[in-house]
Amino acid sequence: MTRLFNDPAAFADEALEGFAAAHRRWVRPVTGGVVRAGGTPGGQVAVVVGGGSGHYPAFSGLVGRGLAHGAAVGNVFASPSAAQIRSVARAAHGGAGVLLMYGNYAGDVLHFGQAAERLTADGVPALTYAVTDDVASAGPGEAGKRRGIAGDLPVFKAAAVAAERGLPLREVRDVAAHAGARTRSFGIAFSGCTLPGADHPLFTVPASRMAVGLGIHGEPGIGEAELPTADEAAELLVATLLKELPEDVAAPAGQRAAVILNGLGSVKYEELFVVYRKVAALLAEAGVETVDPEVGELVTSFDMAGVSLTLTWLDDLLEDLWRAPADTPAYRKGALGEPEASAAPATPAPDTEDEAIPAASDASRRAAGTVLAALEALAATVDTHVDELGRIDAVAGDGDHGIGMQRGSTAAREAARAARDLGAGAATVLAHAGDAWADKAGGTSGALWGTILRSVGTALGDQEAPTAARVAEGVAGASAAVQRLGGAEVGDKTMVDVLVPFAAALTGAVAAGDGLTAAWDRAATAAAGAAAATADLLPRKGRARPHAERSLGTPDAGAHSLALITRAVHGVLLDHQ
Ligand SMILES: Nc1ncnc2c1ncn2[C@@H]1O[C@H](COP(=O)(O)OP(=O)(O)O)[C@@H](O)[C@H]1O
Ligand SMILES: O=C(COP(=O)(O)O)[C@@H](O)CO
Repeated sequence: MTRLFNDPAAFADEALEGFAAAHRRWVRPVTGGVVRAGGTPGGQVAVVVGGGSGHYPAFSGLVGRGLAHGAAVGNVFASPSAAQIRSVARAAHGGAGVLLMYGNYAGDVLHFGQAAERLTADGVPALTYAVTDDVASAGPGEAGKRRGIAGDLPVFKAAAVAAERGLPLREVRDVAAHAGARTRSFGIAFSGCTLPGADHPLFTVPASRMAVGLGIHGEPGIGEAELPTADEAAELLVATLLKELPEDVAAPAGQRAAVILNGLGSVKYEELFVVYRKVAALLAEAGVETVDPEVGELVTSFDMAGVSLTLTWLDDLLEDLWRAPADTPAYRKGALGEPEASAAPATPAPDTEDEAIPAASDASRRAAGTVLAALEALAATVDTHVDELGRIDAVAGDGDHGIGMQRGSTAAREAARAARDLGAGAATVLAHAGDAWADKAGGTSGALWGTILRSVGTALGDQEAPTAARVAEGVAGASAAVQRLGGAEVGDKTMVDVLVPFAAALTGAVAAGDGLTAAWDRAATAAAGAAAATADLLPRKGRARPHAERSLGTPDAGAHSLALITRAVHGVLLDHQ
C-alpha cells in the first residue's frame, strides 16, 4: 500500500524532486531526470539509463561514477517520453556519444528509439540497448521479446565501466550486448503492489500460494504454485536459471557468476538472507563460483512482495567490469580515485523549445476551434473512464492505462488551447497537442497517441478548410503510422484492432458520399464493435502478452479507450456541423 502521497498524478515528479534534493553529492536534476553531479568526463561515452517510476533504486539511484551518467525517469510504471530522454542525454553528453539503456518494454522501446533518432539529428551520436533478462516472459526461442528486470543492473554496469575505460560508443554497446546475452533472471511473488492513490493491489495471490514468473509492474506471474519454504524458493530460482544457460556456456560447473537476489519491495532483508543462504549452497553444489553477490532491493515494484534471482555468467571481461568500483546513491562498491574533470556541457538541454506558430488561414483557424473542442471531449471521456481503463489494464497489464491516458489527454488539451489562442491552424494545434501528449504521458499509449494526433494534423494542414475526405485521409495515415511505429498488426490485441476498422469504415463511408458527421458515426460504431471483439483475442504485443490466457474475456485497454474517444468526438462533430 502506498500511504504517503499528495496528488497521485504528481507522485513520480515529487519523488524525483525529493530524491535529487537528498542526493546532491551524486546527482543534478535536469528536465526529464538526473545526471551525475560532476558531469561526464570529456571524451567519455555517456550511459543514460531509464524507465518508469516505482522501481527505485532503478533508475535514478544508479547514477554516479562506475554506473550510469544519467537517468531519464517516467511516470509510475510508464516509460519516460522521448523528449525527457533527449533532454537527459543532452545534459549527460560528454562529447563521445550516448548509449541509451532500458528494460525491454513497449513504451521504453518506442520512446528511447525516438530519442536516439532525435539525438542523432541534433548531432549527438546515440545508440540503444534493451535488457531482456526475464526468462519467464518469453521462451528461449523468443529471447528478444523478454522483459528487463533486475538484470538491468549488471548490464548497465558493464556498459558504464566500459565507457569509463574509454571505449568508443559502438564498443560500449557491444559490451552491453555481451553482458545482456549472459544475464538471466527469474522471480516469484506473494502479493502485488498498490499504486499511489489506488485502494487495492494490482493482483493478489491466495495466502497459501505464490505467483511464479513475476513482472516488475505488478503484472501477475505467469503461473501459480504452492507457497514454498525459503529453501524451496531458492531451489526453484536456482534450478530455473541453471536450465537457462546462455548459448556459449556449456554447463554450470566451473563457471563464475555475478549473483543478485533482489527484493521487489516488501520482502525483508532477513528473509532475503535466509533464501540466499540456500541459493549460495545450491550454486556451490552445481560448481558455480559466485562473484560479488548482491542481496537487497535493486529493482523494485513499489510494495510488491516478491523476490528474483539474477545470474550473469562471467568471463574475464565481464568479471572485471562487475568487480569495478561504483559510487551512486543506491549502489556503492570498492573505492574510486579522484573524479576526472567533467566535460564542459557540450549540448545543454533546452528546457523548452518554443515552436513558432506558422501562419494559418481563417478557415483552418476556425477548424482549430473544432479540433480543440474534440480534444476537450476526449480528455473529459478519459476522465470519466479513468478507473475503468486502469482496471481493464490491470487484468493482464500494469494497470496504468487510465492514469497514462489522463496525463496525456490533459496535456494535449492544454497545449491545443494555448496554440489555438496564439492563432494556430488545425495542423499546428494537433501537432502541439500530440507532442504534449507523448511528452507528459510517456508509455506506449503516449507515443502512439502523439503519433495519431500529429498524423491527423499533417493531413489537415494549416491552410485548407478540412473536408471529410481529408479527415478520413488523416485517420488512415494515423492508422498506418501507429502500425509502423509499434509493429502491431490486426489480431495482436492492441488499439490497432480498433484503429484499422475505424479508419476503413470512415474512408468507406466518406467515399460512399456521407458527410463527416454521419461517416464518423458509422466508424465509431465499428470501433465499439471492434473494441468489444478484442475480448476474444490473445495478446501478442505489449505488457499483456506474457499473461495471454488471463486476458481472454477482457477487451484490450487501449482498444477500449480508442473506441470511447471516437464516440466522444462524434458528439463534438454533431455540435459543430
Ligand atoms: N505495439 C503496439 N502497437 C499498438 N498498440 C500497442 C502496442 N503495444 C501496446 N499497445 C496499446 O497500448 C495499450 C497500453 O497502453 P498503456 O497502458 O498506456 O501503456 P504501457 O503498456 O506502456 O503502460 C495497450 O492496451 C494496447 O492497446
Ligand atoms: O513500465 C515501464 C515502461 O514500459 P511501458 O511499456 O511504458 O509501460 C517502466 O516502468 C519500465 O521501464
